[in-house]
Amino acid sequence: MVAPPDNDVLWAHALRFQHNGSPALCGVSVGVRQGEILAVTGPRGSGKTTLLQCLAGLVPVQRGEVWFNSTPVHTMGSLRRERLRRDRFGWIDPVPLLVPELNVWENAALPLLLRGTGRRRAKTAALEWLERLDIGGCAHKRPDELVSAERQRLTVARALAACPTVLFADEPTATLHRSDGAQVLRTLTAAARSHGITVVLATLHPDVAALADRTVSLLDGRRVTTLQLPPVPETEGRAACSLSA
Ligand SMILES: Nc1ncnc2c1ncn2[C@@H]1O[C@H](COP(=O)(O)OP(=O)(O)OP(=O)(O)O)[C@@H](O)[C@H]1O
Repeated sequence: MVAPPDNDVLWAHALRFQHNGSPALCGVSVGVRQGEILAVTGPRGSGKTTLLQCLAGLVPVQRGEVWFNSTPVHTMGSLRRERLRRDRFGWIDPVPLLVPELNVWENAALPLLLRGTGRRRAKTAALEWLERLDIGGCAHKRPDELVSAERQRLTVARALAACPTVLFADEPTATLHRSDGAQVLRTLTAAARSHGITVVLATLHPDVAALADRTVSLLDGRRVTTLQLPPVPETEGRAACSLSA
């Protein structure tokens, strides 16, 4: 076992993962520093979601290592990974996954309630984040009364209300219009920076990745280095190319 660097809150080494025999990650190593916003980019099927799932302990690591601070995640059983996710991690899916029987503030407060936070404190935190995301007026509605942009704002509020150590956001604005998506991303990144929340953000889009402190690119389950070359006329060639690292 290799010791992770001290200043990384998350650290993965030589991760390999297959979905039903089909390779999704082929030896990926990555470190995420405390308070950093790290973008994971790459085309469809390049392994972004699988990498986030391994880092977040959502799936058991098949080969390689994942460390959260000085704790090995790759040796944890499902119950310990579940507790780690509940107490320290947040997750935002591309499509909102909400509990239809609970109202909006109860959905936003759910991670805090599951952690054992009192109902009044959890409600206060949930309402504060719903306000910041401009859906405070929907607090007593049910999720099916919201339009899709409001539902996605709710999942962002739910993730931030619990003030996780690490927030994993998998294409968090994929279902939103451009202007809506930009506003939600601004709120998310500003909140992360002001609260010292580390963010791992999977995205297909360079303009979303540009909001991050650093970008890691994947191609066919491997890390690649993207070289930005100076712009040249169309006829002379491409402005950027990727090299296997
Ligand atoms: N549940 C699954 N069963 C089988 N194969 C899967 C499963 N999930 C992902 N894969 C495959 O694993 C590879 C990596 O998928 P992954 O979803 O991690 O990539 P991605 O970069 O997040 O793609 P996208 O941008 O489309 O979400 C792809 O070839 C994909 O088809």
